[in-house]
Amino acid sequence: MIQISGLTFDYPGHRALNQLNLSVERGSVTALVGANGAGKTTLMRCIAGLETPLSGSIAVAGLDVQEEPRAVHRQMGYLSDFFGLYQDLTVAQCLEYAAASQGLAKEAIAAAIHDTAQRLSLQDRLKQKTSSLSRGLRQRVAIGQAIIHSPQVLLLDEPASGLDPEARNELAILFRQLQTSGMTLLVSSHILAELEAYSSHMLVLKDGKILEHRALSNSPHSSRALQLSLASPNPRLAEILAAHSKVLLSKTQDHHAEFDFSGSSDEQAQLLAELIQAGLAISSFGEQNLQQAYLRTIASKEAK
Ligand SMILES: Nc1ncnc2c1ncn2[C@@H]1O[C@H](COP(=O)(O)OP(=O)(O)OP(=O)(O)O)[C@@H](O)[C@H]1O
Repeated sequence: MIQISGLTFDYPGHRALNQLNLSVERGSVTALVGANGAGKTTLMRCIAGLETPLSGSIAVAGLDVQEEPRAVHRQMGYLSDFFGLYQDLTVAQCLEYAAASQGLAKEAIAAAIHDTAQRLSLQDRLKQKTSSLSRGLRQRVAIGQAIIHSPQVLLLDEPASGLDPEARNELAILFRQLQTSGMTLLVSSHILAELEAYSSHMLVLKDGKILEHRALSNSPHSSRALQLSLASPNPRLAEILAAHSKVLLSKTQDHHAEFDFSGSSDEQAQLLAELIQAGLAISSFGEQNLQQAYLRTIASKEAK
């Protein structure tokens, strides 16, 4: 859905993106992660056609972002990390304005406002001015503005920053619904536990380069990143695991191991049974969370 080739972007005196190549699958939800200054916002702004790269190309739904920005914008919603809402407009007026500026036909606008308000549970707020809304509700209005034209691709830069856990959870549910409806999402955040709730892929940026781009276990095609801890150390842990054909070890100590497992859930259960049978005193066994996977990537890989 998004194809990026050889993308390089410079701010005066600073290379923010360096020769990025990337392909984002249709219908995926990609968690865009990386330290402050890694280039996440710049990448989103380039995909949204808001910045002109030094070199390289970006295509969204088969359309070149530089050559056909307006056509791309019809397929895309973008929520910037610092968004503003018109304080004196009601929620309905904000959505109407967004619909009109996205070029929706006059007769389609009322239905678009109705559908979007329903999707975001804003039906009861339509007549309320945005200045009187809580931060969580304002965030939802901003997302509503970004999806009013039913885009195929949605870019969200730090959508959950400043939200309380309940509002974050509501956003996670919304993003899953948008994905189910066929939308492709690219979401940046520093809160990995939140991204984990709905992401199918993880894209790690470091110093303007891609450190890793891979499917997470939510994705049907992926291998799982598993970890295992022992109640008492066993020097044969690595050897026993490595003997299994679907295990790819990434880190082992006498009492702990992290590895990718390419088998099914049944095969994972079988692996656990075999390890117990081999005499390992297993105290925990399961999937690594996104934070652990991210930290592992940062620790183990040099930028490509
Ligand atoms: N307008 C600008 N002029 C010069 N340098 C900039 C400008 N905007 C960003 N940068 C630099 O480009 C790099 C990438 O910035 P970017 O905002 O894309 O990172 P980020 O990953 O989104 O960071 P954060 O997590 O803090 O939002 C940083 O080193 C930043 O200081």
